[in-house]
Amino acid sequence: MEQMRFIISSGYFHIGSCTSMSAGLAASVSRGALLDPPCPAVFQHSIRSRDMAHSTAEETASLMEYLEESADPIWTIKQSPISGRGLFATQKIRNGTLIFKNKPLIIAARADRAGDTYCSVCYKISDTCYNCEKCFLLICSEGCKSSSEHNAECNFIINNWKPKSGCDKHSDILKIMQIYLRFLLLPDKRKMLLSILQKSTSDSKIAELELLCSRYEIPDKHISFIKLIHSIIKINSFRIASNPDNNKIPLRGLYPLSAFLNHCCLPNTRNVFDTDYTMAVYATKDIGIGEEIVTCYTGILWCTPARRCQLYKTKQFWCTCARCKDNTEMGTKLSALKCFKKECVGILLPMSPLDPRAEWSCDNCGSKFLPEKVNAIQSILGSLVGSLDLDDQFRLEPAILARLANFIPYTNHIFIDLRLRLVLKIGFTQGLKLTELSESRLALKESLCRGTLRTVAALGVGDAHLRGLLLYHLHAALAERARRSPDLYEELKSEIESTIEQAYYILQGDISAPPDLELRRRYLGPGCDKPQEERFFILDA
Ligand SMILES: C[S@@+](CC[C@H](N)C(=O)[O-])C[C@H]1O[C@@H](n2cnc3c(N)ncnc32)[C@H](O)[C@@H]1O
Repeated sequence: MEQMRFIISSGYFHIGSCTSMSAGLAASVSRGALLDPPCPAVFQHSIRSRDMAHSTAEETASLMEYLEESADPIWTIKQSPISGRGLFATQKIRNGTLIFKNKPLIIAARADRAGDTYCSVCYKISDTCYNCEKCFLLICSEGCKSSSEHNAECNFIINNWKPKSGCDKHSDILKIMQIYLRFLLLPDKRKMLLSILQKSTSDSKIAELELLCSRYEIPDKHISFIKLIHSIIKINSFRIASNPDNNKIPLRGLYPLSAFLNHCCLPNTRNVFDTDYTMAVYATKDIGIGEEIVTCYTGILWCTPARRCQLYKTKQFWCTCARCKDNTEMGTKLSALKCFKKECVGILLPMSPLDPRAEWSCDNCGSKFLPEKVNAIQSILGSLVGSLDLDDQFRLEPAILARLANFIPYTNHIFIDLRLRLVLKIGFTQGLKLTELSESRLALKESLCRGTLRTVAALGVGDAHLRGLLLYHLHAALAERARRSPDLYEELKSEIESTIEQAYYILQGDISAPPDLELRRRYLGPGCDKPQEERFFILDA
């Protein structure tokens, strides 16, 4: 499900406002969740939960037919103690096992990117895209224009949606509505699948529909169908991983089986997206027979107030999982602030993390502070860090970091975010490639990877996607060190091999996996019998 953090300006969590994620936190997102309108001020569960038993046999059969599942799936859908229906293991599932795959029913640009200039067929971002002269959707080439996908959408628009006089046909509205257009074009057999999915009962206005209706004559039956789709994608669509190198607009998709995955802040699965946008769900730890199979709709490294508020805003529920209940977040102290009392060396943690109105108290002097004050400080600091330009990361004045450290301990998610952003940048930015790094920068990359891996391990989220990414970066730093100093090779060899092997095992097959993952594993992973110099040719290349 698409998502964003509930954050003030570019910063962090505050109930009531949202912005896009920083690169670091984005990397920690378990690809899911929705970009949605601000939450109402009331705390209430407003989602209708449906039991699978309420689905007709025909609907259930259409899901099984869609999945092309083998006779004996290792999951079943049933009533969940978490909420509504969920997916459950029908047998013991070992870490790393593929639990299921499903193709998207529909894909389209993420709501927050639908206004960008990209081809409505191949999703390539390009300023040279032009409007189809018949329907005015954007396309990048004659090939895309003559594709069957474009023809179907173009014909639908010109035959059904008549522009009102004075309508600006070049506006973004058709791009924004493309996701609905695609649902409208689904064959009836596929539309049937929609009836088994949970719908949001929130009846907030659909701004894009109002805009569409102000520009085009839209038949009533399309308006009601669009409203239904809106209530479904809000709850059920997933953020699809993207490859930053392929210059395509980030996408979201509706996956009929993944839509039954409930959320837990300590998930036992990771999502892997293939180049054809098939979503595969793998176990990230052993799952017992009868245990619920869960995913995380937010970033794994977000702190509890941020995750809970985001879930409330986008999915209309307050999470009450074990991590949310534990004010130390499994000992990671991701939410902790330094005590506001001068000279006190304690840290502030929420007294009752499930209650956003509860006070925070110091573990040293016992002072109590209102959550508003804590949130305001986290927001300001988050904004500050979010606005730092990491292209120039080594000029991150120590003064800024020192000032930050006056308010937040190094365990705080703001520091973790910064670490993650640096890990992803150092060695992988133009002018700062691995081979160009100074010894100290290489050492910094290695220590940032190790520190963040420790946080991920403490959370107990197993072989999450983020762990794979961090292992890949740790491997890259270690391998670069060994390339520079061949004498160190024997000492580093086993870790160089094990990190790339584990990273490969976690990231393989994912559209966002680093392009040299496979090559590194072949030459620098275990079992390569080539001499040392040859193994490192891959790094010289
Ligand atoms: C993608 S659906 C998950 C399947 C859903 N339970 C069903 O019966 O179809 C997402 C919705 O499930 C519910 N949900 C998922 N995880 C939850 C959790 N941890 N606590 C409360 N509700 C949850 C929320 O209503 C959420 O909007």
